[in-house]
Amino acid sequence: MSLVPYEEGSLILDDPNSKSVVVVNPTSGTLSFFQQDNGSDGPESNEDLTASSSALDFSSGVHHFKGPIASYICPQCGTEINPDIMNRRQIHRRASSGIEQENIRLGSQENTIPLGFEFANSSFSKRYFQLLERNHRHYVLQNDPNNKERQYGKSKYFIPDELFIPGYFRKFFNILSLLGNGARGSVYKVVHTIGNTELGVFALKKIPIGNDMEWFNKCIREVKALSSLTHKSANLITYNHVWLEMDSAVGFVRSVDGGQSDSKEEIPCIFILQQYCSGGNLEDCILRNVFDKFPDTESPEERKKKFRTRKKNHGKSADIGLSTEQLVSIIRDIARGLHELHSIGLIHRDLKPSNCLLLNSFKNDDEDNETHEEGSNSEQYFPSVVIGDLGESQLEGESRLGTGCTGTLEFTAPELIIQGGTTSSPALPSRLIHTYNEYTFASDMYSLGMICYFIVFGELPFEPQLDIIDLKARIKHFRFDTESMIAKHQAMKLKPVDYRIFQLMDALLQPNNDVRPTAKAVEDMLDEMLSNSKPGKNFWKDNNDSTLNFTTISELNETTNSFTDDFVEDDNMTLSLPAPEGDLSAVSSAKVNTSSVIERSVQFCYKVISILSTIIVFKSTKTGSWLSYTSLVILGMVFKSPVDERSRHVRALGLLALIAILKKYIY
Ligand SMILES: Nc1ncnc2c1ncn2[C@@H]1O[C@H](COP(=O)(O)OP(=O)(O)OP(=O)(O)O)[C@@H](O)[C@H]1O
Repeated sequence: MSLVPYEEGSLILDDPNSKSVVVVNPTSGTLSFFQQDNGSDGPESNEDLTASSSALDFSSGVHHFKGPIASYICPQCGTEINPDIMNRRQIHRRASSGIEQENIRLGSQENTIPLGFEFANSSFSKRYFQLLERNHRHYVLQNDPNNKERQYGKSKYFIPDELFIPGYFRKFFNILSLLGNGARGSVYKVVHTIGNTELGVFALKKIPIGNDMEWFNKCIREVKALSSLTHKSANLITYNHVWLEMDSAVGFVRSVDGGQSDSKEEIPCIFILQQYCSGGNLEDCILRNVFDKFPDTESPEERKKKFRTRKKNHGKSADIGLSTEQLVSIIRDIARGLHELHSIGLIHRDLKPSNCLLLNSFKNDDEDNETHEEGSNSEQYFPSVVIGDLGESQLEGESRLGTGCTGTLEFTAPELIIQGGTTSSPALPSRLIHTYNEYTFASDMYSLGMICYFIVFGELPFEPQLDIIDLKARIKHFRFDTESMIAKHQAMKLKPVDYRIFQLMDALLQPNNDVRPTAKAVEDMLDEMLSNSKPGKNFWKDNNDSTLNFTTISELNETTNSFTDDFVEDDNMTLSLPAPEGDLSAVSSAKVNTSSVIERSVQFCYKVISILSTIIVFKSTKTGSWLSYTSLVILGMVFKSPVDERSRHVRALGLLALIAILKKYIY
């Protein structure tokens, strides 16, 4: 028997012997008694319960709440329940609604306590899961007569029997929906239940392991990383617990004899229970909600909402993109999560928008936004973002080859790209090895820079259809040019943003990892930007001329591609872009204006040249010739094509005009 607090002033009494749980809620003065199926409510368990909790009377199957609960110390997790809190709650309850005694019928639905998200997010839930993990493993292994895993056991799978918690998933969880599929497994939205009590909604990642020891070790990395987070971080996913169980596989699994398993067969799976993020992932949110990229996948409800908004705006659709406040909020949250990870020596290695999860759903400002706090401007609101999926993470200093993992190419820093060049190993001259750099904290910062790019533009700077070799080359040669990026932002007619966002991207996407800022530096800088904001005012435009106060990391790091311990430990360090002389953004604003005027003039000239070339083709050839048709088609393309492709079409038209002239005068 043990007592586990699950929310302020409330307790769970868990008795693994009788497979029963009593939930005590002093606030409402209610008790709920639950027993697992197959169990019998024997006298022993009742004795046990009464002996352990003198304040409770369990006579004749009807459970009464007798009086205020005194202080308890849980024998298993050692938590002391503050009696003052409970007594205060009792007094408050009695004062407000009179002294009531509620009769609780066993298992009756209306008497269950709705814990929901409070439980899922409470600090007590961690201890609760630790306790349950120990207890359920113990009693289920001993008592489950249908323990299939014992039968397969060692003969078929390398994982020892005692590591399995058979039946746990089916007994304690109900699947609500599939949240997504990753490279390693599937993630489900589940509700955790004990009897009729719903303890909360969680995300459950199921990764089929099969008989692959290497794969198992790889998957367990995520668990190791998550469990090394000793305190709750606001911007890192909260992990509840992990267990192994036989379940149906998704995908290909090999058994010991080398044969292929039938995918319907139950195989060892690892289950990782995590905090549920109701807002989904950042990638989907940016593409769907912000940039409206997949209108085909919209629900009829979403379509109706958009139609209503457009009607409200008199047919005009609002500017797309995120506001400065929203961008700053996202980048700061991710930087804060990264700072936490880096401070315990972990490199994420696979930071990308689909691994950043939103605690609440984001509703664009042109939609009704019920999630906004009262009085908050929707342009300034973005839900909190947490970093998830630590499956690729590694300790600083660990070899990337030792982990057997690879990140996602588009978000990978250029110094990590292995292009296939080889050199001979000094130890084994006959053997050729690849030259490569290790992952560092700075490589995570590059990924953050690429996330910034994605949330600002709703796309990446690489064409989506590139093959791997070309993509690697593009990543290697990618250079962020602040001014042309601001021009691109203007050309895309996105919501105006503070230019310091572009300076930050420039710093993060530096090819030289020594000059990239640390997560802490980014967090501090954005905190400062936010603290200078004036509520209800678009302060970014007012402050357009202010600059970021950066110092460079190269002053602190002697060696390229290695971030020293000092770098992580020095919390007070401020890192920055190369210090601008004078008022940089004033200068850059002027430059940007000039360059956008030049850009517009060039585009205008292209169009004029195209029209002239088409006229020349028509004058030089017979009407209806292939040249005249082709020139008309290309002229259409000049006017329709994106800015960066226009010059190609203009050149093609020029060539056609030249051919037409040559045809006329030479032949
Ligand atoms: N804790 C969570 N809460 C809500 N949704 C989640 C949670 N964890 C994952 N998801 C959803 O499930 C999807 C799959 O997650 P998973 O981490 O397995 O793969 P991924 O990051 O998308 O891809 P990859 O495995 O290639 O990195 C995510 O994209 C996200 O939409």
